[in-house]
Amino acid sequence: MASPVNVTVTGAAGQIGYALLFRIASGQLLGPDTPVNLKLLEIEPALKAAEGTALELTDCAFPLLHGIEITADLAEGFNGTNVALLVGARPRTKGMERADLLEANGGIFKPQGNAINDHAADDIKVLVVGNPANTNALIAQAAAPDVPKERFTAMTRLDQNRAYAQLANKLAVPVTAIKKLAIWGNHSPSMFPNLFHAEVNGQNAADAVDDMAWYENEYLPRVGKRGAEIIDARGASSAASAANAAIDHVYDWVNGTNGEWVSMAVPSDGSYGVPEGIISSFPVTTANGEYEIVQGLEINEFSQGKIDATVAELVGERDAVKDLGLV
Ligand SMILES: NC(=O)C1=CN([C@@H]2O[C@H](COP(=O)(O)OP(=O)(O)OC[C@H]3O[C@@H](n4cnc5c(N)ncnc54)[C@H](O)[C@@H]3O)[C@@H](O)[C@H]2O)C=CC1
Ligand SMILES: O=C([O-])CC(=O)C(=O)O
Repeated sequence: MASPVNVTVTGAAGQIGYALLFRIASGQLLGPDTPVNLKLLEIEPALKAAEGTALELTDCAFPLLHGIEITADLAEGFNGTNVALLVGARPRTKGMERADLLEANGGIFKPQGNAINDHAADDIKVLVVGNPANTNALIAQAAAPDVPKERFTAMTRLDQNRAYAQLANKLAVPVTAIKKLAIWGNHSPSMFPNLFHAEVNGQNAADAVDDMAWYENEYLPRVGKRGAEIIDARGASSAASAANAAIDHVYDWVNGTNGEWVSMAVPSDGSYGVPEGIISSFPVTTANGEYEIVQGLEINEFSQGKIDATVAELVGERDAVKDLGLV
């Protein structure tokens, strides 16, 4: 059996953490042959709750779980880390301006980026889940100059999974009938789920839907605002589905997609006119632990407008954190 992989989860005592840790320990993050050491990174006041979760993890007697560490110390939390799931973040509270939110998250993701830079393993892969995820990833990346930039990614897989489910429901097909349905841009209501390259049982998805009014006025807002719909219904934000998407993201990054497309927010290389360096969602394929942005797609006028809008939002966030000296 392979040697254990060190997986750090920040915000481990939160609700996504609770939905995520057991699945990682059972082998769903990296595969059934890869043992894991879990490193739970929390703030001091939440350490006791994280310890409680660790007791339960122990009680599952997972064969792949080789060790659990719990800490509030960044150097310890990222020491030798191969995969970091940055989940803990500062939520927006009432009366908080966007700049305040970005600054508060800068206070979390900058020191975490520094610690990843100084202590993580050479093959570190980072997934940022905590919102605003794309820009938090940019902050952490900027604070880790020795780590290759492409190792910092943010999560739009939940958006992709939502997009698959809503399209499958509309067309009364199983989700497995759908392929190449990717999210472009920011993890925010401005995101763009692109039906023009997607396929349903081999047919173009936009043609299969054949209803631009539904696409624009129902589908896009439904997928884009699904997070708010869940908060309204549950009284709490998506947790199990977010954890599920984090598992999907990392599993596919590590194990390869065999040519299938998945959505990842990754540093732009300038593809499709998305400014270089912005952490934006694209369709990607993965192989040998690396991803590649799908190239050569024709972007129609409708899609270009949507992509331009969500990318403009990301550029605005990047400029705001630049003004704060965070990137
Ligand atoms: N990208 C995506 O698709 C999604 C992102 N999210 C985001 O994920 C984040 C976490 O969500 P929940 O687990 O529901 O929140 P939660 O509030 O239940 O848990 C957050 C945890 O992070 C911890 N934390 C705060 N600052 C920390 C720090 N500096 N270091 C380590 N831990 C820290 C808190 O103590 C808390 O235990 C939120 O920002 C949420 O908006 C949620 C759903 C989907
Ligand atoms: O808004 C939130 O905190 C939750 C979120 O990102 C989502 O469910 O997509």
